[in-house]
Amino acid sequence: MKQYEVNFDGLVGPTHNYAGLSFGNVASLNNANAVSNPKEAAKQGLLKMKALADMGMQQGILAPQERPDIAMLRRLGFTGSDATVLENAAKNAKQVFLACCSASSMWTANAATVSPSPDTADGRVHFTPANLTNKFHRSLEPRVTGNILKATFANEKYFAHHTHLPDNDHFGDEGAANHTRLCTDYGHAGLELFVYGRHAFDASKPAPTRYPARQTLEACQAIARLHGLSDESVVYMQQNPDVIDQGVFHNDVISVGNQNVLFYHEQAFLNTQSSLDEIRQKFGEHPLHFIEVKTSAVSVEDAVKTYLFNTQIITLPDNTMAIIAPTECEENPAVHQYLQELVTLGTPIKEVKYFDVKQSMRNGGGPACLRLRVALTEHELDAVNPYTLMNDDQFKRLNTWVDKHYRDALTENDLRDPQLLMESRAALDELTQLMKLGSVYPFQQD
Ligand SMILES: N=C(N)NCCC[C@H](NC(=O)CCC(=O)O)C(=O)O
Repeated sequence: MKQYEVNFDGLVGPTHNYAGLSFGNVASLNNANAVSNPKEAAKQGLLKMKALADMGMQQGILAPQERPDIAMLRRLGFTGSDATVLENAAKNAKQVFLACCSASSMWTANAATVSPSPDTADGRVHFTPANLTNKFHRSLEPRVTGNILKATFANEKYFAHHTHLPDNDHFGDEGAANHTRLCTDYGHAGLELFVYGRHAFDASKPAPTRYPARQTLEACQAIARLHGLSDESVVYMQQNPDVIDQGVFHNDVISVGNQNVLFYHEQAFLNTQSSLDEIRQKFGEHPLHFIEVKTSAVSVEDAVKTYLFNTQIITLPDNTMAIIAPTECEENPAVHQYLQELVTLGTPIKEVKYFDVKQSMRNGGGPACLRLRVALTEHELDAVNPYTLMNDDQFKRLNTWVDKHYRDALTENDLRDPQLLMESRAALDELTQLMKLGSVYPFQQD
């Protein structure tokens, strides 16, 4: 049976903006209050999706969420018409208001953790939406993420959907950004690597001191239990607290894996050698490539600036691997030189393709942040909602939809405009029809 890794990219929402909401994420803080361009952001994302589909990859699309989140503002005590809620929140609780406006659901690497069917006890693909508790603006996402995942993977025979972990910092979970799966082939049982930033119930263990560790060991362990993963198919690794303190807020900013390749910075992990030994032992006798990048070749600072490790490593139909990198990697001499050398090192990675995703990069989201990987067999792929898969027709439809509904400049002040709320709801309502999602948004359920 054929098997695929399908990248489900987040479609950028109509209110994409820069609000400096993510302490510990350097790009987010540096670009606070910059003018965003939602139309360009959505189109950059669609072009990346279409390019991967054109390479012969299976490519999926996950719908964005509704923002401003009026339901949350009401829950926080703002009353009156939607326009009054917006006006009062923007005037009297600006930071809360901005958090409720973030289009951060575009980074679907944080949407959920996914375990493919060969790894799980009941042979189904398991999904747990991330609770994203560490940042208020991201903690608004899991319920609607669950609705969108259920509408995309809507077949209980093949797909199991869990509720997100308890909304508490002890179980802080950032989804697939801290999870990588190694395997010989997508359809064979794999080894799931969970990378955590701290121990929630043991303060004596190492932890960062400057920036927050968003993911806990206990959250990783809960997900492995929920998904029915055996101890032999899981490795828990601690992220190096020093790199979190240098702006590596998710593990996918410092390491990425695909099939039998693990590509990581020398400083990525805390107990690197023992973790790699455990991986080697659990992976078995098959060839495995650990590609370690030394600090002398690329500093952590350059890795964070260029997102060298937030690249997607994909296996092309001819079975070679390519790296999908942001153009920032091409523009940085040390990183560009490293990537030129990498494809000559005799690893499965044979080419690098650069994409302009600058609208997303300015908020700290590279190519890999924009996608959720779902390994599927042929039958499972047939059970996916077909309107969530990228092809020429869907590409055209979605571009036309973006042209019709999106603005090309958005400032903080625009976010309080009731007209923007109406435009966004009209756009999303139409999108749920284009993608045959049903009523996934609170405004459609009232
Ligand atoms: N590494 C991965 N997988 N994802 C990147 C997520 C970026 C996101 N930025 C933001 O939420 C910034 C929003 C703002 O500042 O307006 C975050 O920090 O959670």
